[in-house]
Amino acid sequence: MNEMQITKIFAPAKVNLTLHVTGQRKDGYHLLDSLVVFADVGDRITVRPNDANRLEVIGPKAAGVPTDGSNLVCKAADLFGVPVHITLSKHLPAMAGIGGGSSDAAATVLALAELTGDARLPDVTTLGADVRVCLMRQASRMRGIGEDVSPIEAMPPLFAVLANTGVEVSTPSVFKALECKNNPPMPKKLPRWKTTAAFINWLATQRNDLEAPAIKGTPQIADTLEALNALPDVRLVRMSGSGATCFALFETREQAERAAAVLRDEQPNWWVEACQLS
Ligand SMILES: C[C@@](CO)(OP(=O)(O)O)[C@H](O)COP(=O)(O)OP(=O)(O)OC[C@H]1O[C@@H](n2ccc(N)nc2=O)[C@H](O)[C@@H]1O
Ligand SMILES: Nc1ncnc2c1ncn2[C@@H]1O[C@H](COP(=O)(O)OP(=O)(O)O)[C@@H](O)[C@H]1O
Repeated sequence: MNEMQITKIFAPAKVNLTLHVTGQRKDGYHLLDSLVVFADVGDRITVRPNDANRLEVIGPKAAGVPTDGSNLVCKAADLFGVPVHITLSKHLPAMAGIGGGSSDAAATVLALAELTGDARLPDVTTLGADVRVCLMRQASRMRGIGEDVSPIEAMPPLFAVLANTGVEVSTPSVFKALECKNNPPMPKKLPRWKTTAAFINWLATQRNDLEAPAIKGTPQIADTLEALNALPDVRLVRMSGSGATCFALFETREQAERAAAVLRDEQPNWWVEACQLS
């Protein structure tokens, strides 16, 4: 390992454009069929070799994020067994359905692989169901409980506003509140979308099966969807993951940025970000 080396890596927000829950395994985990994409907003991580493991959590969303070994970046670094100093700059809200912890863990794995020169990535199953797709960092179809990931070729450009009122949501409780566990998957073969408009029209025919149970436990999600729906030029709104972050889709970056400015004016205390999804 190069002792002087410092590795900086971006941990993008994960967005579930679709999230179909298609079954449940005997161990309680749910089978999913999800179109997962990544935003150009996210956390930032710096990893450097050190005498002992050390974690510093900074940034606008650092409050409440664990600073001990339970942080997923520490668990990810432990897979390599070399002591490191990690600085985690949190910009994504936690427990928000945009995989902040999972994306941080995946980014840490990639940083440690670079630092140690170890090309073989470790098994990340123990870090969480979402970490595998976060290692890909590109539009993917995710199936199984998250272990079956295949990249989506040629996704049209897509722009979004992400919004979160600040309320945290527990993923297990949303899965528990889901009444029907056996919902239809996405089509076996996904279409080849030629334009952003065609892509959004198709997405509108798909679902997030966790949206209704999440709203039941967290009514603020309905308020978020309503506010996003009222924005100028908006084409589709939906919740990501198990919530509470919701997204509004747009055809251009300018439209997304204009809409984000409108929502920030209306709701200065919400987390609101315009971004590109890919
Ligand atoms: C729902 C999703 C959709 O992308 O996103 P988030 O809302 O967390 O962002 C993920 O599947 C979450 O993945 P992740 O957050 O890594 O899950 P884990 O830590 O492995 O599991 C947390 C809990 O979620 C439930 N869980 C998770 C994944 C899955 N396929 N079935 C489940 O039932 C289980 O109750 C589990 O105990
Ligand atoms: N690096 C991290 N960033 C955020 N949360 C983390 C991190 N490591 C561990 N956690 C814990 O993981 C849980 C889920 O957070 P997160 O992954 O952001 O949510 P979600 O799975 O809804 O996208 C929280 O309880 C948080 O305390």
